[in-house]
Amino acid sequence: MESQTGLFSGIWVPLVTPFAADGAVDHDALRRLAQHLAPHVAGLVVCGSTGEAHALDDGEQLAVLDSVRAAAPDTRLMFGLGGPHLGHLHDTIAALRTRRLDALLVTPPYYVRPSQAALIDYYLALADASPWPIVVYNIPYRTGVALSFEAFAAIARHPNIRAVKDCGGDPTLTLELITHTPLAVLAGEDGHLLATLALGGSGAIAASAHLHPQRFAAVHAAMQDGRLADAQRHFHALWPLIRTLFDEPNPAGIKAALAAQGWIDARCRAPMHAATDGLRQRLATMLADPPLAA
Ligand SMILES: O=C(O)C1=N[C@H](C(=O)O)C[C@H](O)C1
Repeated sequence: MESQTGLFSGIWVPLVTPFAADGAVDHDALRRLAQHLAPHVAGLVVCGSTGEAHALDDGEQLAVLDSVRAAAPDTRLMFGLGGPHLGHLHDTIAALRTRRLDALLVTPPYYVRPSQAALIDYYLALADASPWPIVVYNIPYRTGVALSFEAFAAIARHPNIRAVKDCGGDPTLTLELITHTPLAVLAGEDGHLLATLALGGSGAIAASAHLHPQRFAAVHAAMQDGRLADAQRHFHALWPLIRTLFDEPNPAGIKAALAAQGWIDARCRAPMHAATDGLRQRLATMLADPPLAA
């Protein structure tokens, strides 16, 4: 069996969900984008935050997964799962059982602010139910609850809990997870990619890697080979674009950039707004920058 760092390593792209002018999911654009990215990434995430999963109903989420699987038959896929209704999550796992998947990306229950003991129970219940390994999505600024190191250490004993998408914004916790748990640690904030790899993390789930995915992969490869100066050069070249993509709430920026390149329409589904004209212009200028593509 592949080691967990091997499976959860490298650059994963959390796919946007493109929408057509009538508001429906644009499956043609989604398939084209997945097919384009697949050869350059370690894996694709479907129905993550960037995929606006909150705005898709259950049927749409499964249809999005099916389109991506059809477009990228040999690519590793992770499916985003989350919400405060545990019964609904069990139903979703049951509906996913007929699909070919590699992992679930599971957020803590948002809004209800459970205790650490309740979070441990939540993850262990889902780990028992899931036929796929689980990546814990620690993103306190979205969910309203942060997993403690002790909670991570407890759930990491479950053989199905294998990695963390680390958006905690706490380098001490990142280092503790890397050095004192068996979990593979993936940077969940695009700007933390290089720092997380330097600490010993295994990769990233990064929305901005929709653009220049080879350059993101080059950061990872350089760090794997111990070529720090090369990793810095690639990452520093990417940094202005990464920063600008998050000037407005994700995924507005990345959708605008992909629209500028003709992959998708920039629209987001309510309650999210598409990028403003100002951000679209700044991104279009940056994407025309030849050194970035180098
Ligand atoms: O969808 C994701 O996964 C990501 N979401 C982050 C966010 O919360 O906006 C950003 C990151 O690039 C990946």
